Amino acid sequence: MFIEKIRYEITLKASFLTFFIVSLATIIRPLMIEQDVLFTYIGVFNSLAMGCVFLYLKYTKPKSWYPMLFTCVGLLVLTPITVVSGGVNSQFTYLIPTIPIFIALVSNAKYTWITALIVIVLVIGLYFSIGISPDFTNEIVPQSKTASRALWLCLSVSLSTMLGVQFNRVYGALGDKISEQAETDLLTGLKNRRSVMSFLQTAIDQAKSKNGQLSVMMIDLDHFKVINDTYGHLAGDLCLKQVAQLIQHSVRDASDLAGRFGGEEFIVVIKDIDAQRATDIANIIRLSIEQKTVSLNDRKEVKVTATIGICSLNSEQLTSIEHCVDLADQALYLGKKNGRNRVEVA
Ligand SMILES: Nc1nc2c(ncn2[C@@H]2O[C@H](COP(=O)(O)OP(=O)(O)OP(=O)(O)O)[C@@H](O)[C@H]2O)c(=O)[nH]1
Repeated sequence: MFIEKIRYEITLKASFLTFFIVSLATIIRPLMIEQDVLFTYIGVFNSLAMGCVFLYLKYTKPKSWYPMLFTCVGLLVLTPITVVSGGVNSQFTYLIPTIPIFIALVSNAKYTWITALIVIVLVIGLYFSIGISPDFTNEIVPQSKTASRALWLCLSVSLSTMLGVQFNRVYGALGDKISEQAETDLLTGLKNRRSVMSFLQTAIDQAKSKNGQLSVMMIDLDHFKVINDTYGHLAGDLCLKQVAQLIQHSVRDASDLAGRFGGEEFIVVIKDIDAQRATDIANIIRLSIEQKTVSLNDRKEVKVTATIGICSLNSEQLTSIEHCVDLADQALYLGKKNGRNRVEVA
């Protein structure tokens, strides 16, 4: 998600810069050198094409195929002007090796290799089309020099592709790490509140569309302040970590989610179960916490208990995440009021 946003921003900026540079070159180049009017027509066409790409990307925000769209238009913009200005001998070929590296920046390794292949086929095509295609620069270049330029062009494209793919690998891994850290609670390693809320929203949408059920548990440690005050905050942290592990082990990895809601409060979202089954699972969690002995570094041992509030709703009762959390919270409050170390259902 995060990395997609960065890729979108890069593509948007690149399309605007290309539009700006191509337009500028179309205006300034005829003032510097005498050239066929066809170059100006192609320049105007290219500017319009890049302007349209920029507006399209800006206003529709397409998701995954925009790098390919950009490549196609990039090639569409470069190819005609390269063909009519001497093929592989054209000065526009200097831009060709930048295409795979750009695709590596905004996309993945697969798209980069595909793009590199297209670009190399294009370079070979440009080499063999010399003599057939129109050359409005009227420069005469010996055959051996043309072949050497085509070879160096293919090598530069390969180099830029390999560097791009390598960069993409490192950049992708970094992006994954940042995304994971942004979703994880640092102390317990469980999902953080923001991540659980987004999971809950998706689970509500799924339950509504499939006519399913959903249970939310709020788990709050009892008299946790006393543990902190008696044994210190580090001991409190150790308790939180160990309780988090117990909670994590009690949920199904693939479909459910346990997270830290904040402080000494945890939240569990369980799909497709009714109130009775949710109560059974909550009691298993509550008993495992009660039976756990947390060993502190100085050989002291701490016992801790938890109160759990549950809300179990069907597709018609599911309205919003706030409503689910609020109901589970009310049940939790009731549990605290009724003596703690117990499970209550809203
Ligand atoms: N060690 C540690 N303590 C925390 C953390 N977050 C919150 N707390 C402590 O959790 C305690 C919560 O206290 P209270 O809200 O009064 O609740 P309680 O003492 O558990 O009492 P009840 O919930 O009513 O059973 C406070 O002492 C907080 O400082 C944390 O990350 N680490």
